[in-house]
Amino acid sequence: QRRPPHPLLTTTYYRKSCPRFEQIVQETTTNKQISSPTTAAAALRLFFHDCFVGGCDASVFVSSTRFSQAERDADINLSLPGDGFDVVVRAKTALELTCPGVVSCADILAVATRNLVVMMGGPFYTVKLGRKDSLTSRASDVEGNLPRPTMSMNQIIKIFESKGFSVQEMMALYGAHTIGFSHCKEFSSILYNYSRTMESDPAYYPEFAASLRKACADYQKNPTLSVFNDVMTPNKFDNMYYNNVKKGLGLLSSDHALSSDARTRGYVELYSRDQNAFFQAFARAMEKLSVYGVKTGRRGEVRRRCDAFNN
Ligand code: HEM
Ligand SMILES: [Ca+2]
Ligand SMILES: [Ca+2]
Repeated sequence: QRRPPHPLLTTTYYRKSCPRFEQIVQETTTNKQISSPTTAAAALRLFFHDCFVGGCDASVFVSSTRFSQAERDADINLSLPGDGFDVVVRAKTALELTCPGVVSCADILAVATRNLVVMMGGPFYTVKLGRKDSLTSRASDVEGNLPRPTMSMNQIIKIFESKGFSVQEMMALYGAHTIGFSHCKEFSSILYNYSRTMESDPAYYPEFAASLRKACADYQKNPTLSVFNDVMTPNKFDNMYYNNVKKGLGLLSSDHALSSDARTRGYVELYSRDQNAFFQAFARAMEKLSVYGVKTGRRGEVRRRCDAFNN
């Protein structure tokens, strides 16, 4: 069932103030994705990490100063790749030349993410506009708002539910792991010492575990080592993630948990069988994520630079 759209955002927000908004973002995202194919996954994760901490307000873009540590420097955000930030900054630069001081970084990230999902073969969804950029960004606000792979299913579900996202919506969003990478350290602990003594233990397909151990053998010396989230179709936005989870080809401990938990198992079944059902659910959940906690009016500002407050 459809939720009411966000009452204060509109699809025509920049029609008069910046008529070339959509076109400029489209050109920037296309060029960036062609020259750096990892951009789409980078932006999608960046968007999730922005929205779940205080709403979709570009709080994650702000750089730390001598006086305060910003969200971007919270440990969980240190692995956010530069390409996600870069695509937004490029669009912002172009937009500041065309319509200075008009378009928020939060709106650019929301539209860029949608465009990049579509470029990878994923579903289109509507992105409403008129978000303001945050007036704060504190590293200390991050903890507890973002899921970690080492969390239990209960903890992860709690985070989503505390923000009004159902298990169904969470399961749709998880499908984002159909693209992109994970660093070896995110799953190494379950890779090297896994014993199948508890039901909650990871259930890697044995040959997959062996190939991951090989790919990650040097990860302590070389922390940049990373592997595809989706071994089968790493560069295509599709429903393969759920098929992988079913077969023990999931990467993270939080991926494996989905097929053993009674609350989530049915969605793994459904979305692995029916890509349309996944695409519809993902599009709706992303529409909802895109308006989560947005700020309008005086509760935010349109930043001149995405990485710094105006004052
Ligand atoms: C629900 C629990 C989730 C957990 C525990 C989790 C955890 C992770 C971890 C550990 C990584 C690897 C990061 C790295 O090593 O650089 C990752 C990557 C990624 N995550 Fe998640 N994630 C979750 C949900 C989501 C959601 C809801 C989205 C988006 C809607 C998302 C999008 C992504 C993307 C696109 C990547 C690849 C990033 C890249 O290639 O640069 N994740 N996730
Ligand atoms: Ca935020
Ligand atoms: Ca895929």
